[in-house]
Amino acid sequence: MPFTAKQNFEHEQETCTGILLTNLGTPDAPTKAAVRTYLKEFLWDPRVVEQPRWLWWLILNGIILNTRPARSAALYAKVWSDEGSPLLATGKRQREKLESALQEQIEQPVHVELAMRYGNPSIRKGLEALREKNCTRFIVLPLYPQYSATTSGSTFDAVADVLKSWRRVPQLQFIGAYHDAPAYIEALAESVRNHWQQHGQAERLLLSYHGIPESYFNNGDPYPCHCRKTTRLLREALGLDETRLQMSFQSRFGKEPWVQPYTDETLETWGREGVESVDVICPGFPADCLETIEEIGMENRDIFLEAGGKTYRYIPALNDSEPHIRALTQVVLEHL
Ligand SMILES: C=CC1=C(C)c2cc3[nH]c(cc4nc(cc5[nH]c(cc1n2)c(C)c5CCC(=O)O)C(CCC(=O)O)=C4C)c(C)c3C=C
Ligand SMILES: [Fe+2]
Ligand SMILES: [Fe+2]
Repeated sequence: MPFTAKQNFEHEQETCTGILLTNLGTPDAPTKAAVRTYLKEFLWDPRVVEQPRWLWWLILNGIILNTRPARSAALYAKVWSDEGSPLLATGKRQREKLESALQEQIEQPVHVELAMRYGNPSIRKGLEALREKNCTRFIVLPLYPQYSATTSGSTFDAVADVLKSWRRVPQLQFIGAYHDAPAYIEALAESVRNHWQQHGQAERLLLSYHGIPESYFNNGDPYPCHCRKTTRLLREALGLDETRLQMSFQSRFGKEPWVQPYTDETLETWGREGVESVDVICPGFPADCLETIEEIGMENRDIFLEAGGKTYRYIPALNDSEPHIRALTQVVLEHL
């Protein structure tokens, strides 16, 4: 146990602030078995798929987990590097840099742990590591700038699930969104400007966000509104109009309608309409991963070029860049 405070003693060990930096998660390996284990946990989360449990159990175990793992494993193999999954490798660097940057700003000791909502390293391990370091004040920072029940909300569930068995519940701050944080918008704008400087500016800039089912939005999930606000703020920062900078939603899953416009259809239409060059950025993904490297960097590139487009450039995620770490530091400091 971390605390050995005996009765009649008011004195406690020196305490510290613990930051739990979280992301979605990723399989342990780009293999069918590992992807199956990962998808089984992910897709059984009632925040992610809201269908009646019995019906979804049958579809998930009868169809999806028998077909999708092989297909997804092949895609993961395309993006896997010597360091493993890009999402996890970048997460480790983000953790280290954020801890150093925060330690420069705060006098009290501060620890940052990285955790994944699904798979490893788990949220339980991350919270326990902070407790072992005598942290009594916790800040949970899910790397989802735009709030959705499917992501930030689900991360909250996982944190609460662990803490409900603790005798001493820490002082807790949960950062549900930072879609309009000035430092985040500025980091995005700086990344776009640097990209233009190096490669030139395309006719259009597309901001592609991960989608959610349309029914979730109709039932009150603010996610698309957060995406729209990030888009407006970035448009203002870059001084572009509503034709030159547009937004869309990617990665739809299943048969029901998701929030629109869809990224693949938008790029296909642009290619057919004679737009020759596009830059694509994914502001909702703070680390490059399968959905950006493969889906946006490869699949959607082919869609645009096959529809008649000539130049397609993907602007990398903010990852562990200096402006991004500065932005995350700022977001945390505002919650201290
Ligand atoms: C089933 C429905 C899904 C919802 C709703 C959903 C929302 C959502 N996801 C992200 C971020 C990421 N998703 C990633 C992968 C991924 N997403 C889904 C499904 C839903 N996502 C699946 C099945 C997968 C796995 C890959 C596949 O089989 O296609 C990832 C990448 C992980 C990696 O390892 O690289 C991220 C990140 C957000 C932000 C979001 C809602 C706002
Ligand atoms: Fe997803
Ligand atoms: Fe995808």
